[in-house]
Amino acid sequence: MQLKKCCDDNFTAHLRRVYISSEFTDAPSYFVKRFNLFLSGKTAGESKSDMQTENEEEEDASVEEYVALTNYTGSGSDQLSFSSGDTLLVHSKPSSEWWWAELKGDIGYVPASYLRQDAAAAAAEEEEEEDEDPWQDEEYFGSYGKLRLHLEMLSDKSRTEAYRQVILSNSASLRNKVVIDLGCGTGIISLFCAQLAQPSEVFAVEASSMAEYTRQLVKQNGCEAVVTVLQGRAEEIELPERVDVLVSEWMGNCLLFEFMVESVLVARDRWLKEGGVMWPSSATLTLVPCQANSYYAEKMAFWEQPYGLDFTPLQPLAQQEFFTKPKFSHLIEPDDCLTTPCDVLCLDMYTLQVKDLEEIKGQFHFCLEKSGVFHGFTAWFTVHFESLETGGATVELNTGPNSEPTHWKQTLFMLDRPVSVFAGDSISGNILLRRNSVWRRHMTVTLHWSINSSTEETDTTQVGTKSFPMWR
Ligand SMILES: C[S@@+](CC[C@H](N)C(=O)[O-])C[C@H]1O[C@@H](n2cnc3c(N)ncnc32)[C@H](O)[C@@H]1O
Repeated sequence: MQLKKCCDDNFTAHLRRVYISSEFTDAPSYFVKRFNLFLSGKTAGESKSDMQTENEEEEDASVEEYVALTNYTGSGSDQLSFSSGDTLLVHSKPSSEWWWAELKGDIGYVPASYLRQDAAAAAAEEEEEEDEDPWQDEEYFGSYGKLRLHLEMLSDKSRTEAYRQVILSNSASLRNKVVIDLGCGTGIISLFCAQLAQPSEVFAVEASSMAEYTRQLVKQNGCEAVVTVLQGRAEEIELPERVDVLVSEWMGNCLLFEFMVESVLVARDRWLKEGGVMWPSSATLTLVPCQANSYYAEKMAFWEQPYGLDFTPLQPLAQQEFFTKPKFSHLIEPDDCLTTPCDVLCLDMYTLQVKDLEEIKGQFHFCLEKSGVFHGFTAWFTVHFESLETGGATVELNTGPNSEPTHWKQTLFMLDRPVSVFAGDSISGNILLRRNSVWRRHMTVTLHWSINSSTEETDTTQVGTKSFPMWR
């Protein structure tokens, strides 16, 4: 339970990229003991006699059987390799992605996403999870009921000014239109509409308790004749009429995290008039292979010689602790991009369906423009707001390294091991965003890549794959 709570804390902490704590800080002593075992280099068999503690029975009871969904080749001596169909004994789950497991007497880390519980155990777990809200609305709307996230968003000038610009540059077309501002927060977009254009009505919908203050802000700014604040989940509220424009700021880390976009799509299908306008109108996710020298030095190379001592046995642990999940709030220097970025996903907000969100795939092919160290991939998003004015320009909110930094910054996906690459090499592959089937605001990003060397006489190809949970 402690671990679960810890994950939940991480979830809300990562909303809008605010990082708070490590997953391990709250680990129960059982897991800590298992970590010590790992560090001592003992196998499960050897450890058995050492572990004749008063807790032994309790520990044995917590060992769970899992079946491998697919083959896995462990990297390094601390990871187990296994084949599809193997039954593994999972001793502990120190993080949501890496578990400590046993197979035929060998023990090591295994990636959790490659395993499934046998049917009986899964049913028991499902029953346990049934009571929990897969949307985590209490934590989610709880965070938006406080000022911290709103302060962060409103302080983000690039973001907020982009919405202001959309309203201002379309003010003539917005005249006498009905607008829904979905997830209005403090009401900033609704207030822009009321003050910069002349819509007939703005429905400002907000599920969190912030809505009570938003009503005051609307009044305080003299906009109550136009803006009506409705407190409730967008999926459930009733409006007196359909709307001409649906505007929303729904984007999360790596575009989709939080999956607020689902609420937008549901509201679109319920309330947008035929031919109505969606703002944003489209969204793209962009990827680039990159260097991350200082992050690598800080988290991994550090262990090579701290205070003149060899701490390299800690590097596998560092890899699991720091590189398993993506690094939110990374600010990539344009110079660290190994080549020109590539758009890997493009969502059309008019045609996108809720069911499409379960699995979204994209492809990439990069030809490296410079030599360097390939540490990972950096991702960011851009959204576009179509113009309603004849000949009007599309407004763009770009969260990439060549634009003003936003509060989302960028998301870094570190490889387990850096690879030296050369100008002319190519990196191609695909990206898969798989939504968590239980925890609906979370997803796993899987990257497959192959590096083709241009410098070898015989063509060499290195392939890799890595899954990054965000956050479960
Ligand atoms: C990213 S914030 C944007 C707030 C505001 N529009 C702004 O730009 O500052 C998203 C807001 O949408 C609200 N929200 C998320 N999902 C919602 C839903 N299904 N129904 C109503 N409000 C929702 C959140 O509580 C949060 O205040």
